[in-house]
Amino acid sequence: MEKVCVLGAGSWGTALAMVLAENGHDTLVWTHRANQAEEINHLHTNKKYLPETVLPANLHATSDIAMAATHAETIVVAVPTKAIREVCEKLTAKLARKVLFVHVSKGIEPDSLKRISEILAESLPAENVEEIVVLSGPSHAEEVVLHHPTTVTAACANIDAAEKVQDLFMNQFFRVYTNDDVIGVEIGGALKNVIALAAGITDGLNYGDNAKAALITRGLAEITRLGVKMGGNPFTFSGLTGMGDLIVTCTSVHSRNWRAGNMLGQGMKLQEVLDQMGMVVEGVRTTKAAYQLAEKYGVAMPISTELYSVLFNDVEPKVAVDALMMRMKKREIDDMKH
Ligand SMILES: NC(=O)C1=CN([C@@H]2O[C@H](COP(=O)(O)OP(=O)(O)OC[C@H]3O[C@@H](n4cnc5c(N)ncnc54)[C@H](OP(=O)(O)O)[C@@H]3O)[C@@H](O)[C@H]2O)C=CC1
Ligand SMILES: O=C(CO)COP(=O)(O)O
Repeated sequence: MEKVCVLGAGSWGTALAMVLAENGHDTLVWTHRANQAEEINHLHTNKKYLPETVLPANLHATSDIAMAATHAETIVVAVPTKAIREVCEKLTAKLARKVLFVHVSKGIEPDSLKRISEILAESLPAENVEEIVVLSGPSHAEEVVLHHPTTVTAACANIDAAEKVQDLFMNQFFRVYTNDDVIGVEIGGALKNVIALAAGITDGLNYGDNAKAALITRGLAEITRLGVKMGGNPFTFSGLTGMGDLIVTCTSVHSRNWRAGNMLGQGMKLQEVLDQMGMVVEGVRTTKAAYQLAEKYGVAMPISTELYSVLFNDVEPKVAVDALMMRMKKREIDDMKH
């Protein structure tokens, strides 16, 4: 039994805390809202994010960052990408030991173009960081809490650290693989949200399954092109954190990115959609980062580029799809290389 703290009591932080608690670990989830900690501790629920779920009695919550920082040898960072720097700042003042950090967030920071492990490495005191492991894969929180079979990957260049995280989370419902390709895993997990927004848009336009398959396939091609250029292992992108997560996010009503895209495709404006979602839609900020990365690395990313025009330049979704369909003709496989 280990002591683990999960930062963030949203859908994913709560679901993973449940996995850890059910695995017998001494699990504390930190939330920045005291009333949410009270609900979890007294009612064993988190109605805002997982309304149907009864949480394990041995899952405890706190809104005290000092308690969160000192509770455990392992800290799981489960807040949206946008919040990571702020949460690290609060944490840093209270850290008192070396900690194994696991991040489960999926995004890339616009402008800095940093991956989450890079943000953590520069935001946390080196003397308090044993390792940073990424946990990612096709894993909707709503299905994890129902014990539906789920597979994810723990990634770290230090495979011993990845295996430690594998052992913390693995059980008969939650199967964890390891991978030493942090870049590939983080790029895949972040960029699949961009393609999922696009897939929601084509569904919102009632363009059907052929269009969805085209987006998933060509989306994986552009994610792989960029990911390999950034140093990822090409095989990672055909794995759980690439193709696997792309499929589960583009084809599921559980996906906030797909749902947001679906509303955009039906004609709603972005701000209206985000106001209505009530949960993070990581793909919006990541689309901006993807657009900037395509420019920086000189990599063709047509789906991300057209989605950027829809989200930030008021281009109509139908016009963006037409632009994708009418691009210069290409040889399929050669196009995968650059
Ligand atoms: N949901 C899922 O199925 C999965 C999600 N992920 C990833 O996990 C990450 C977290 O997403 P998820 O839990 O789904 O998001 P949710 O929107 O469900 O929850 C986000 C949580 O973060 C909290 N939060 C937001 N801003 C801050 C802040 N500045 N300081 C402290 N807490 C903050 C929210 O608090 P508040 O309620 O007050 O807003 C909320 O508790 C994302 O990167 C996502 O891509 C990965 C795999 C699966
Ligand atoms: O990452 C996820 C599933 O693997 C959750 O996707 P959404 O953020 O689109 O809900």
